[in-house]
Amino acid sequence: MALALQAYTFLQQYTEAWLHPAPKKTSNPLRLGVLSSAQINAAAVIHPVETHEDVILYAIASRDASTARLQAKKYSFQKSYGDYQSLLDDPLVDFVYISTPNGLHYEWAYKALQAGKHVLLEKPFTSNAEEAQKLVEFSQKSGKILMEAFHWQFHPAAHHFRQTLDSGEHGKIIRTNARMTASPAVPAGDIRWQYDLAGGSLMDMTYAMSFTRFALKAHTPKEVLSAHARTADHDSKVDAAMTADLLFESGYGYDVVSKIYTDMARSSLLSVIPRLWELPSIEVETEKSKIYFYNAMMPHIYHYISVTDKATEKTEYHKYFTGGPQWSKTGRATQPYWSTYRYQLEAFVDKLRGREPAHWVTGEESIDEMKSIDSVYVRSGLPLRPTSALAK
Ligand SMILES: NC(=O)C1=CN([C@@H]2O[C@H](COP(=O)(O)OP(=O)(O)OC[C@H]3O[C@@H](n4cnc5c(N)ncnc54)[C@H](OP(=O)(O)O)[C@@H]3O)[C@@H](O)[C@H]2O)C=CC1
Ligand SMILES: O=C1OC[C@@H](O)[C@H](O)[C@H]1O
Repeated sequence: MALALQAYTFLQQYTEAWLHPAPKKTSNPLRLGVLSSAQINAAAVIHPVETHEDVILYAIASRDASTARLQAKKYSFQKSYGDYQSLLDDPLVDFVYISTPNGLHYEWAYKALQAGKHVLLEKPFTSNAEEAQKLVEFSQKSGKILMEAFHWQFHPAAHHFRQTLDSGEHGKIIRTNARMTASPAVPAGDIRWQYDLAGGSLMDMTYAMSFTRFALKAHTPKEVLSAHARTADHDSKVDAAMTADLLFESGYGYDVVSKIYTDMARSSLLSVIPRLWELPSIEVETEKSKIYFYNAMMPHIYHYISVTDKATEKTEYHKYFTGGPQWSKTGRATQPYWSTYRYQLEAFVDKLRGREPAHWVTGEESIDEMKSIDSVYVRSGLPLRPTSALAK
């Protein structure tokens, strides 16, 4: 389903960009360089840039020059490069978006920072916490901006979800339950199935961990109470699925037990019906309520935040597409057709331009996320994803 959502978001972005014509660009817009011809590029940055007045699609690089040329033609990039380093060596590139397989995030983010570029780096940030720590340290030394592209956190619905939990109206949080599954399964041969490229369900579906840590304002688990991997048939180091129970010290000052479930090959219902309704979501049970954020990953396509009163069993449903507690502080006009990725780009550009962004994923956040993932792998008995030679 996650793959279907991705296809849908591409379509949604394409349609919205068409319905909402591109604004006139500023006199000196930021020049974006894209590393790789990944399928996510169009939704994650290309269409968002089309509706942002202060960024242009400047260059795209692929390991294959003809692929890069075709992509440049298709999306109207000014330049194409047949290898990643040549794009990084172009002095006109202001910032890069990196969408290589996970296992290459460290290498190319490091090289981009070294070349003096700001970096928007796909999730999961790196292959493991050791790489995350080193990359953040290097970005600080370089003086360049580096951020993990945890797009969902930039959407107004995420901010309302946080506000609901922060309000105190629902009492203390008792437990959380977050999940992300793919049914039909992620296709065989996909980068997500490859250990050497830092694949695995927990890595790819790191959203489940992110939803949980965001809801709890938590750093890393105090303890991984249990973790069970269902390993891939072709490689026992790859988790097709992961189930874990984690004990977190929440940012609210008390401990909470959280369940996480990720699955790249979720069984069909009655072995026939793909579970298309299982969108990435989190439920938070508090003393008084059950709060459910359905499709927290891509709320721009469809979502709701339901609040069920445990005493009366009455449920209220909420949906949010614009503004919200964080964007309203910027005084910025937000648009109902903006995707999570478009919101993310808005914040990233604000940061590059020296303005206070509505939201930010800090380096410490990304390190904590990778530490949390590592701790689940360790408890499950699976090895950590391999560290890049450049990080050793
Ligand atoms: N934020 C989001 O919503 C999403 C984020 N992602 C993240 O984006 C990244 C890319 O995912 P996805 O778009 O599915 O990836 P794809 O498999 O579509 O693309 C990955 C690209 O990486 C490049 N690449 C470089 N080295 C290799 C290699 N050894 N093997 C394969 N590809 C290589 C290729 O580009 P080329 O040949 O042109 O060099 C390839 O097109 C991942 O980190 C993933 O977690 C993915 C989907 C959604
Ligand atoms: O980040 C992602 O979001 C969408 C999913 O389809 C995908 O597996 C994942 O990489």
